[in-house]
Amino acid sequence: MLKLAKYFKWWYYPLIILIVALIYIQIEFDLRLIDKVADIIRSIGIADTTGTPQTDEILSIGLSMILITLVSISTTILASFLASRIGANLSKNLRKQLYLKVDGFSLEEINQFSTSSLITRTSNDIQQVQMVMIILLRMAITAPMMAIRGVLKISGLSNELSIITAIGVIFILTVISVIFVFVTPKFKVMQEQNDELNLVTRENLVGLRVVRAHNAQEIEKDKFENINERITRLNLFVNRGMQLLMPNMALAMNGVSLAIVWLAAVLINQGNLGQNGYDGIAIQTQFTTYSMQILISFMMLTMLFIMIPRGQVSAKRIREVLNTKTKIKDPVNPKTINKEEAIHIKFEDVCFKYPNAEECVIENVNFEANMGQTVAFIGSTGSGKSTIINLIPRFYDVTHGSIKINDIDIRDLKQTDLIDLVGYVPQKGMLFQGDIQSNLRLGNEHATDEELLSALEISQSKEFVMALEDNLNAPVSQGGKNFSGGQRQRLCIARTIVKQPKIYIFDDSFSALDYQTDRKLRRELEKTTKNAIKLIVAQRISTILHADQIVVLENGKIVGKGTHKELLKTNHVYQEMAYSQLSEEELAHE
Ligand SMILES: Nc1ncnc2c1ncn2[C@@H]1O[C@H](COP(=O)(O)OP(=O)(O)OP(=O)(O)O)[C@@H](O)[C@H]1O
Repeated sequence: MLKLAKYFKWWYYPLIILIVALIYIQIEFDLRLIDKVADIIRSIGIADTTGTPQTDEILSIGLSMILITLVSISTTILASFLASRIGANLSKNLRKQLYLKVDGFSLEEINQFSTSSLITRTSNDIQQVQMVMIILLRMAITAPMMAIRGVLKISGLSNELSIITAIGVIFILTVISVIFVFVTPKFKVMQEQNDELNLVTRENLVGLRVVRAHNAQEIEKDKFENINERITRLNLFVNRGMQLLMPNMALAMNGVSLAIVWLAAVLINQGNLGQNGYDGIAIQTQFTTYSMQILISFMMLTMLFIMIPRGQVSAKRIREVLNTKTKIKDPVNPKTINKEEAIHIKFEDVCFKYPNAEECVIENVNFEANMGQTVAFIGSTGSGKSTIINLIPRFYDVTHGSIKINDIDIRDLKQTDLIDLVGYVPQKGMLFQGDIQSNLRLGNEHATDEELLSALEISQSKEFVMALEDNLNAPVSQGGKNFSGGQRQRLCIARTIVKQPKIYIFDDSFSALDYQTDRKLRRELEKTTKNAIKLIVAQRISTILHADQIVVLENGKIVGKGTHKELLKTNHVYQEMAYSQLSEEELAHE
């Protein structure tokens, strides 16, 4: 927990000092209240022994007690308010830091933690830290102060009664230590199970249609029930353990009260407590209340030892993310590419191994492309097509070899400069909640409406967008779920065209389009991308027939390179794919 202090803002510290002062005032006033009760008993004693009514004295004590209570309540409220403010601000700050950190993660770091765990860490773990922080600010200051002041107050009053209080403290410490030993290790498991629950729920919700289509509700239900059952059992265990605290606490407090009253009565009878009977009762009243305060403060202290590990588990999980070094970094002395220069990209002997994988999934990949050219990648599933193009925007860094743009290694460019050059259209059309124009302007916020309409035209989306009631302002729901797969793909292509990148990357982005739209779209695209390079991953040969260069992949290796005509003559892997997809007539025609 303390290691999170580096995320504290400067103004927490004066507020913490203020909280300490307020708590000190509160404790002093609370103790004074106890003394006032004793004073009232003594006044009654004077009235009884002298026969002089002490009404005025008792009323004035009562009035001062009301004032003391008001001060105590105000300081308690103010201290709680300040502690909550610090706790809430710390959690806001941590959430922001986590968001920014995760935003800069490469796919490697995201996979290392998993999306569901990152969500739990940003929500539930931060909530735990906030809760523990508030408890810390209140209890960690109150408990020792109250215990010390309580012990100082009772010391010297009566040794016999002090022994009873000490027995009560030892009893509470023992009970809490037992709970501590059994319950605390479960907190880490609880957070891990929260991750798992998040994962199962997310997977089920995201894949709802697939689950229904396969009648797999029972399988998903079993998975959910399994984790739900485990979480419930663990929660029951932890809560039952914690619940043991209250009855034992009541036992200790009532037992100590009873023992003090009994022993005080014996001592008063023997004339060994106070100067007279009333003074003895006053001391007994003070003693009982001080003892309760001491017991409560020890309970608070030991409770802290249970709560802190809970916060520590969450704090550690948060720090793990915050301390993760992003593997993909900006260079110390970045180079720049002149945007006016003709673009050129070159893969030199590129090999790539996924993190934790044994072998490279792509090996010795060499190719280059010049401005205006289209390079297509084709191969069976899992042959490494997407992996190759994912290396260009540096979703991952190459394991060996290099990727150069205009003879500059992309690792020598600032990531923002590199991303400015690249327009990436993913396989799965991904839109964001908002409206069409906000989605299209994602990569170029200053694009004019004319530019948006032109991009819609090229991507063959204009017709269906114009048919919508609000055209460019038509709403887009989360993930673009209110559009068909093909419409989403076309809008994603339009978004990339609006960006006007120098390198277009299409990762199987034409797969949901019908042949005719696919053909029209590529023809229009060709006209407007003369200054750019297009890299296209495709499953359909018809999509890449006219590429300047087709790279044929098999098991991560290049097994053929050339134009459609060249490959059709010389490359048997390509021939097999071509003949399985197109008729002899279509092939002859092309
Ligand atoms: N994140 C990952 N971690 C580990 N291995 C991966 C990861 N992503 C892909 N792979 C592996 O890398 C290989 C190449 O995958 P890739 O997605 O590049 O193939 P692809 O040719 O694009 O396939 P498809 O046409 O099916 O999309 C596959 O064997 C796959 O199992």
